Amino acid sequence: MNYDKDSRPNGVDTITGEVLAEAMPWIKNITGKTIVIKYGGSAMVDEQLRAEVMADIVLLKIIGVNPVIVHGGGLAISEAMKRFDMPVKFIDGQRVTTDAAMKVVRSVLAGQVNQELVEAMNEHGRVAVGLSGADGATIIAEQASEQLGRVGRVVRINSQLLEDLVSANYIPVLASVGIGEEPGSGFFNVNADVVAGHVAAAIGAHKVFFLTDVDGLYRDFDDKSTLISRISLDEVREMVDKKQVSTGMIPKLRSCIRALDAGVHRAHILNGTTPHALLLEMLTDKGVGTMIVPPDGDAAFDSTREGSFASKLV
Ligand SMILES: Nc1ncnc2c1ncn2[C@@H]1O[C@H](COP(=O)(O)OP(=O)(O)O)[C@@H](O)[C@H]1O
Ligand SMILES: CC(=O)N[C@@H](CCC(=O)OP(=O)(O)O)C(=O)O
Repeated sequence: MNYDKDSRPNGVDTITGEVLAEAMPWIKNITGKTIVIKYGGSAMVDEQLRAEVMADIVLLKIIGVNPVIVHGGGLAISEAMKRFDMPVKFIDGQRVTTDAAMKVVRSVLAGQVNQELVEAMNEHGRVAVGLSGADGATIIAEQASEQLGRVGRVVRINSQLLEDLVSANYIPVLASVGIGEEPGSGFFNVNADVVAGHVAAAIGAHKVFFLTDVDGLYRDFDDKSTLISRISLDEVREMVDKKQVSTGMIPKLRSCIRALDAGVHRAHILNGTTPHALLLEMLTDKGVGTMIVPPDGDAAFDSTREGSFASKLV
């Protein structure tokens, strides 16, 4: 065929080809590894976008990555509580959760959001299995404070069920509902960022990704030119200690610190409302979000965000 390089068929451009080619060393690096993806309620803006994120996760599974999903659904919980005329109140980013509100949290997170994510993934094959922290006693929690009611702090993650599902080639989808250690101690509402950090640490994940509604971590949230592409763990600790971040970014960064301290190689914060952000963050040299790097991060990754590292992997 007489093929003109500058007018490719079907409008597919050279850039698409370059991006696909650039993905090769990253795919090579991540295949066979387990990663944790935390999908926040604020990123679940509409059904179409959510379906695209789930499709991207299935794509990762197809290329040999083992994703474990931890999800929130804070906005959906607030909407449901309002429908039941329940007061919606947060203290330091944690929802005040009465016994009655806990029933709503369970039905929204484990019943509604969880099953919608599972359904969206299973359109592409029977890969996803939904569970809450009560299943297999995966998330053991205890009351965080009297004031917050049924809000739980993580005592321990029993990771066996998650690991068994990964071994059997499923994608576990975990709702952030915890269960008390003692029989009959009931359910706890646990912040999903906190669960993701604990799960990544417990299963020895290679990387952890937080999909939220901002492009990443800003040095100064009011100045959108200060988006950070790459940052050291020590700097992140300093930002948290000096209270340079607020609201939902605090539990996210604390969870990144917990995961990296436990040996996870990288933590990433990215915009789950940007189409295919997860693929771009994972499989391109520059990425699109914020990557947090531990001090003794392995050298094979160290040219990321400064150019291609293909040559280091072949
Ligand atoms: N320095 C910062 N950089 C980025 N986001 C920040 C920063 N400080 C505070 N935030 C807030 O953190 C929010 C993300 O957390 P949250 O609303 O809990 O999302 P999710 O539902 O994804 O967990 C952002 O929408 C933003 O308002
Ligand atoms: C204790 C606490 O606040 N729990 C959260 C759990 C859901 C969550 O974390 O959802 P996002 O990831 O969307 O924020 C809540 O009730 O909203």
